[in-house]
Amino acid sequence: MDKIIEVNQLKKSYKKRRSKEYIHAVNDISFTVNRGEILGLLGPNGAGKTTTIKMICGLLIADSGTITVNGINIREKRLGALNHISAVLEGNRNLYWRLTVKENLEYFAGNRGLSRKDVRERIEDLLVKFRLKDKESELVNRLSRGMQQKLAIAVAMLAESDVILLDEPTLGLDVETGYEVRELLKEIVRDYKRTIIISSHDMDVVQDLCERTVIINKGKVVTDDKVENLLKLFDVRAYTLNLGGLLSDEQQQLLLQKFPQHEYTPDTYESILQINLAKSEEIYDLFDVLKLETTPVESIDRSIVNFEQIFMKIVKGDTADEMAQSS
Ligand SMILES: Nc1ncnc2c1ncn2[C@@H]1O[C@H](COP(=O)(O)OP(=O)(O)OP(=O)(O)O)[C@@H](O)[C@H]1O
Repeated sequence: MDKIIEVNQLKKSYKKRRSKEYIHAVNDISFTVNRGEILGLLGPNGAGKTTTIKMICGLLIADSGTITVNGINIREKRLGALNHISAVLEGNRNLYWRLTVKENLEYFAGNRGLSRKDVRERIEDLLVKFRLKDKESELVNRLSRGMQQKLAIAVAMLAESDVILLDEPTLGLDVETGYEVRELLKEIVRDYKRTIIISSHDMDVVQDLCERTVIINKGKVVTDDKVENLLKLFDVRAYTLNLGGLLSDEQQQLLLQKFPQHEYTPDTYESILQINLAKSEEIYDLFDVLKLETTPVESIDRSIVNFEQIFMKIVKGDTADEMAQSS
């Protein structure tokens, strides 16, 4: 597989204010990104995501370790490496607020040394794609936060760099705009086939867009796997059954033997059974137990574990087994 980015044993510490101590924001992080891949960089607040992204796009210099972009070492050939990267950093919309939408696109295109003809076509294309055409003459400081974010991503797309870094692209957006930005990113991925690294707290972004995630916590990588594999690893089926009666002692004994991880809550005439099944076929074993006394099942709810729960568990260091017990 063609690796476009290689991050190797990266470290970065910040000195604490008025103290001799250091914060090890990034503490020996290594990962690679394949060409054309969408990688999610996840982690709780303060995990070291922004610091990592800033080092990859050359805004911060690592204390040690190496980053190569297209085989070029950032430390040795800074401009050569950074030419392949565009970044949209969280909070910094890299836009000129007193210029219009179109003027911003023209300005940044000129900055990248694009020819006038290329620029015109590309800008038109981006204005349409990002649904900003009817706002092209609007000053940036009059745009909503969501529009500004879309424009910032459009500006990053202008240069046609191989790699796009997006730090928290949906942070602070309302649900609707967050959804729109996510859909746009999906289109970009489909139509432009770029390599994208997204840092995000938004699990919908990750589940919708990313093929693989590197989860970091306290400056270290805790997992590096395909989203699909992580979902499979934690594929636990948690069911809640409302029963129209109470379970007999024999039924309770059998449940304990077959499903040690269950919770039975009897009430006067009815009861609730919460149970985790490792495989959906096990539901038949459960029905066999219930049939012993023809216990009526009034409802069954299945809660499917989502990526957010998986993320929390991984960050806390839990395993799939522990998750089965607690969900
Ligand atoms: N300029 C700085 N000076 C001192 N400490 C810093 C600086 N920037 C970040 N840190 C600290 O480094 C650690 C990692 O921060 P970083 O911003 O990389 O994390 P993050 O994963 O992006 O978190 P968030 O999601 O909150 O932005 C945190 O403890 C943070 O407080």
